[in-house]
Amino acid sequence: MDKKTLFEKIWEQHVVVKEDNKPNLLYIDLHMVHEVTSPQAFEGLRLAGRKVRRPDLTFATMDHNVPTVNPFVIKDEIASKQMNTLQQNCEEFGVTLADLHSDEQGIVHVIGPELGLTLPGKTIVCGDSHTSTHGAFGALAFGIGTSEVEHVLATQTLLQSKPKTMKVDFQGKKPLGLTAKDIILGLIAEHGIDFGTGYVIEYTGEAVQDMSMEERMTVCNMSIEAGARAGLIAPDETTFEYLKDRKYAPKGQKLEEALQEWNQLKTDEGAEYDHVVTFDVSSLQPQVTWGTNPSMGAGIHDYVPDPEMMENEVKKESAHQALEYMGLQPGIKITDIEIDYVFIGSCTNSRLEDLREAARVIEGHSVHSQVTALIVPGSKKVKKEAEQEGLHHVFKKAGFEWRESGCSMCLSMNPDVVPPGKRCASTSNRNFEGRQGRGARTHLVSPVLAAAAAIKGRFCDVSELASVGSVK
Ligand SMILES: CC(C)[C@H](C(=O)O)[C@@H](O)C(=O)O
Ligand code: SF4
Repeated sequence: MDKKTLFEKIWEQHVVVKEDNKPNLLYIDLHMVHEVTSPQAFEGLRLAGRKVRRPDLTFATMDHNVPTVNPFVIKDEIASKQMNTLQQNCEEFGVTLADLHSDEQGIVHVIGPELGLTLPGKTIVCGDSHTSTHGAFGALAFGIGTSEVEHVLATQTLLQSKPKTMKVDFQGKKPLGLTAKDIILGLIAEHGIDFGTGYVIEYTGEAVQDMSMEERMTVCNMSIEAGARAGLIAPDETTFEYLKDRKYAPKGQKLEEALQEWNQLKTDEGAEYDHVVTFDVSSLQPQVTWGTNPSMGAGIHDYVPDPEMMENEVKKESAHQALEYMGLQPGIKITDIEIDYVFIGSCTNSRLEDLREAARVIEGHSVHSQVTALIVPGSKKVKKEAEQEGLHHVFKKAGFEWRESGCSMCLSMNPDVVPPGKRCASTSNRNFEGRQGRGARTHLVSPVLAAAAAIKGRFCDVSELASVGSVK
């Protein structure tokens, strides 16, 4: 029998039409929709007089534009138009929408998993690059453009060229206190922002098996920052346990049947990948980016590098430019970088577990007087659960702002913007020029380091804080 990778199994189960030297036509099991990339797609349907082919496989939410102080007061005209348009489109085309009144509203990549819409073996698309997040469940999930959103709305299928397969094997045991965010940032720092181009990455190794679903989502989320089409992790007991009792996940007899299928969703022993990368996590330090792409990163105990020491002219030039934009001198200690803002949120790190980790660091401390610090839960459900645990008291007492759910300061599409020249420790996934606001300087970190930075007013290892709850 043919040995297959996990990716190949899911792909082959979804091919509807296959012609030589042409993209395959794939069946799509779940289409997530948000307000930014859907208006023209629905408009296209309307103009063509078409319906949404499978409203029951389509689920919409509002996230990018949502103001997080009072979500109902939307001053920006474009934002307000996009949100109203989504509301009207969903009503007209019969698509379920988690709007601002719904308990299910939140960042599209946070709500899919928590509602049990994201399931192993599914093909999942969304007009959003971080759709790769859902790969943590062993689903083949990737971002699509607006014209493709229209195609999926109309046909529930998508034309796709078959990507190549890559295994990223994490070797060694994750050191105590190191987070999934550090692992994915460390991987990208070592291999660059395009080593995944043209591939679907499957993450394997003990470190991945030991991860919670939240941690796996953080890793898969940033696959796109390595250039990959998607990230995948084979489903296992951790996955099944997470999905138990989720609203849309199968239950009873259906679950039994699903489990039989899900248990097959792993790469066969001896199956070959087009490329294999190994990455040792056992001596990795907590990571901080110093530049303007996610690969420009260093360990917390390291220094901002000297561009002149870099191996080629292209790297030298881009590092010079990055340091200029970031207002940093080569050779300074990462722990000497002072910050003005802290943002704990985004589809990379805004789930309950991320907030618990942050709270553990923050408890008993106060936000530094020079720092503005925000905690933005990824969904209403995360917010509610965090409040049931009393985490909001810890945050507020320390001086953090406790906001409503949305994409918030991850990108400057709503009122949460970092002012020009200000420096932000952010748990999000992108740090290019202007990402958090014009002239804003972004340092990507884990929720643990972001929380510690909020307290010290500069980057620091948690061991520098006098008292911190016990680490995992
Ligand atoms: C607005 C949207 C198209 C975009 C994306 O696709 O990723 C956003 O979510 C982002 O993170 O930059
Ligand atoms: S949280 Fe950030 S990365 Fe995620 S979908 Fe929203 S804008 Fe994109």
